[in-house]
Amino acid sequence: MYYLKTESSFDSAHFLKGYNGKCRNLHGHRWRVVVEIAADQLKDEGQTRGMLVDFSDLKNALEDICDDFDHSLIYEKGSLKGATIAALQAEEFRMIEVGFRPTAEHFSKYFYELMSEKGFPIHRVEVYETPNNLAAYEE
Ligand SMILES: Nc1nc2c(c(=O)[nH]1)N=C([C@H](O)[C@H](O)COP(=O)(O)OP(=O)(O)OP(=O)(O)O)CN2
Ligand SMILES: [Zn+2]
Repeated sequence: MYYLKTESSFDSAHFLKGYNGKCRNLHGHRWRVVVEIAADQLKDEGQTRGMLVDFSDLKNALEDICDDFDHSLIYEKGSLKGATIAALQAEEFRMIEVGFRPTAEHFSKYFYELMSEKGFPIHRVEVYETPNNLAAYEE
């Protein structure tokens, strides 16, 4: 089996609705996303001959996803009052609503699915919320 890894990161704010601790407050992280792909065959022709996937293609695809989140406020659907959302939008803050509680675990599965949809043979995705804390998703 061959394995390739790449990583990217984004800086965003979030909070955990219903969390009994400091993470219930709005705060930020540099989210680090590490993607690993796997396959037992390499490309056998063209400019990617001898490669599993061109590193550039893998890196660019992950960066596109991370760039979408960069410098945004990520919030779970239903976790903010409509008036709060409206006020933040009126300030033209970048807001991204997600359909899951924005934990490292949920993000690892979310990125796994997005990268798989882009056609990469994803093996594992790790999401670091801090340098010491990561969640991973594999199938
Ligand atoms: N299993 C998970 N636990 C927690 C998650 C998560 O995504 N998955 N997320 C949080 C919060 O987002 C929080 O920001 C994490 O903060 P904390 O654990 O306190 O990490 P720090 O390294 O910043 O801790 P310090 O004590 O401030 O050094 C909570 N748990
Ligand atoms: Zn957090």
